[in-house]
Amino acid sequence: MISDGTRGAPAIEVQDLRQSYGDFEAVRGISFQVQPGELFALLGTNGAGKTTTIEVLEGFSAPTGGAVKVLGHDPFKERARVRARTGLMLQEGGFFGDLTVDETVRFWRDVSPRKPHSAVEILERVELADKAGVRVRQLSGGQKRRLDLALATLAQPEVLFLDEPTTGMDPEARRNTWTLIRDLVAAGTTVLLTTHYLEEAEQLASRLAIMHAGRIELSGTVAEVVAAHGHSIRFQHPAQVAARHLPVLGGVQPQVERGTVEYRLSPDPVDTQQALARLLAWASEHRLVLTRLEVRSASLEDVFLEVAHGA
Ligand SMILES: Nc1ncnc2c1ncn2[C@@H]1O[C@H](COP(=O)(O)OP(=O)(O)OP(=O)(O)O)[C@@H](O)[C@H]1O
Repeated sequence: MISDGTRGAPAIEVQDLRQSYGDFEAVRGISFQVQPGELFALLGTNGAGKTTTIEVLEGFSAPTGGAVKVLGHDPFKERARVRARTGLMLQEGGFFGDLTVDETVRFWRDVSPRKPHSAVEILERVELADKAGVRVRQLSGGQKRRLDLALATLAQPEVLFLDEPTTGMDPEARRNTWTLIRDLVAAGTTVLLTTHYLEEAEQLASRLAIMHAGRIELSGTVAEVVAAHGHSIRFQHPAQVAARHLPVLGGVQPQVERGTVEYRLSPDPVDTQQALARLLAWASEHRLVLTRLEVRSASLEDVFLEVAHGA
């Protein structure tokens, strides 16, 4: 059940959301909640429906099905009320290219309901103070993203929507932006972030969801999502052993690809330990040295690729 906006309610609630463009259903019944002060990351393949979801939450369109609430309100029907308390950074920032960076910040600051920082402070926070006199159209892609972030956070929103905020940024600018986002979360801002950088989600998100073709395939903390995926044992395929003579470990068949043998095991560490013991015993029996032997937990990238390939 979606809450009624009373105290203690989630900052963002999405309940069985569906969104269509004509006959095409881009979002096919997704549900999640984001608690106040939490950073939730929506990950997914291209065209999965992340931007569509964010646009509904920002009140740009009414959902075709289901319900959403932001700070306890319907963002479409009560748009003015919700907009005053939210900040958004869209994939395509809507700048006037002829204005300078400083003029742009002053313009947005003038129309903003809250003005906690001066234009100079705002530009310093995103390291654009030295670009104050430059026309917006002359900024690089990464600099435009930083300006966009400055404008989205200018009025100290309670909820911030960040749609691929660090796309086009160099590694240093990305890390600085992460610090800025972390500071906002530490100060109590609720953030919904979409990103294609898995490391960004690992660094920033307390919980995440992975979308594919309009559905949420997996969600939870990074540790939960990764733990559900299991462990793998890998080593270089010993030349003297035919693939069909490799052992089966705890019922798991080996997969041999590009000279590497891999066993994909359950998340249970006891299974992994037993499989490893059995493998080492087999190697001693056959007087084999297993080179580049590794046992590892799945990474977020492994999980993502499995979702993307529909495994
Ligand atoms: N205005 C529109 N009209 C028709 N189809 C649309 C429209 N906007 C998006 N779509 C389609 O809806 C699907 C979801 O798009 P969306 O932009 O939400 O995905 P996304 O997860 O943000 O993708 P990406 O990671 O590539 O930015 C895509 O198949 C897209 O082509």
